[in-house]
Amino acid sequence: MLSTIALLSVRFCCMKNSFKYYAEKLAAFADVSRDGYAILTADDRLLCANRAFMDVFFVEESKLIGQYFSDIMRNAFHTSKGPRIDADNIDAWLNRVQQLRRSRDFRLFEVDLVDGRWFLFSEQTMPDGEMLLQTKDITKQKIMEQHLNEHARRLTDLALTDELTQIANRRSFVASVQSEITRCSRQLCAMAFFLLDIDHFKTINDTYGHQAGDAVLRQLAALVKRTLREYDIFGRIGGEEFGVFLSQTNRETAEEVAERLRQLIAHEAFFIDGRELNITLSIGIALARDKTSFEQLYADADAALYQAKHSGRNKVIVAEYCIIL
Ligand SMILES: Nc1nc2c(ncn2[C@@H]2O[C@H](COP(=O)(O)OP(=O)(O)OP(=O)(O)O)[C@@H](O)[C@H]2O)c(=O)[nH]1
Repeated sequence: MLSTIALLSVRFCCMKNSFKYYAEKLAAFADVSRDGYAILTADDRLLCANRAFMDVFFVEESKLIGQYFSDIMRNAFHTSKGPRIDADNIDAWLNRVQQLRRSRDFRLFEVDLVDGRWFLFSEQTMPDGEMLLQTKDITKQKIMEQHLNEHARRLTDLALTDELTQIANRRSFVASVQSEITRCSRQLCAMAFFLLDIDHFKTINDTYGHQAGDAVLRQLAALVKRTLREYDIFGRIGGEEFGVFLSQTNRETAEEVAERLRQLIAHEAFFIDGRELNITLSIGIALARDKTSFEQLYADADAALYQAKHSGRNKVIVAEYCIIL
């Protein structure tokens, strides 16, 4: 028991006596550390900083120590060195930032530099107002994160795009139309839905081969896409069938647009192996003014398309019940 007490008191003595030693060790490590450390006084002047911290601001120690935080940031803004400050007016930017700083005891945020590097900053404010700033280079992680985001975006695009025609596939077309139907139904605005189907497409495949059929599908999709307005929804529903959804479109305009599409394709030159093909479209139109669904519009447009096919093809037909709209 006695010996344990003696041992503890010896260790305590050692720690007390070597406090200076440890402080010096810490200072030496901080000096060579790749992480940045700095202390700001309660009135926001830089008290001390290690090399890694100064490297973030591209400023020599003699020029940085004693400066106010706001002047350090102004210097970064005017010299375009150090942290990237995306602002036209540095004072307005500083106002915004100052509201965040010291708003909590501890804050963590990411900062990108003009030279492309990224840093994770932390701010620890002490009760007396002094602040410890730490920085860690996270450029590698950020680059990896950007790659992953890009990869995820490409995967999403792939999942939503029809590989052959590069327009919306059935899944993304239906999803876009459904959300637009919801919006239109709420605002009681007129909507039009077209089903476009290439006439005698099987004959094209049988006569010229599947690849020729693919080329026709690609050319036709590109043409229709170019003709529609940017906010119209266009997609490949499957095979040689395409869908178009127009919001805020009454019957007269819907017929005009569909007729324009029909004529465009009928007059377009489709060349396969140097031979010009005549391609035509049959179009069924469904219209709605209040609550409806994709399934309802599709069924109505399909019925109209059936009529267009059975009354000679290369035609635009409006679904019967829609005539009064
Ligand atoms: N080349 C190609 N052909 C496809 C694709 N998807 C479906 N088809 C073909 O499209 C043809 C559709 O034929 P049908 O449904 O009989 O219609 P159609 O010959 O166009 O006749 P109508 O629609 O009555 O005018 C079939 O031969 C399918 O094999 C595709 O991605 N590429």
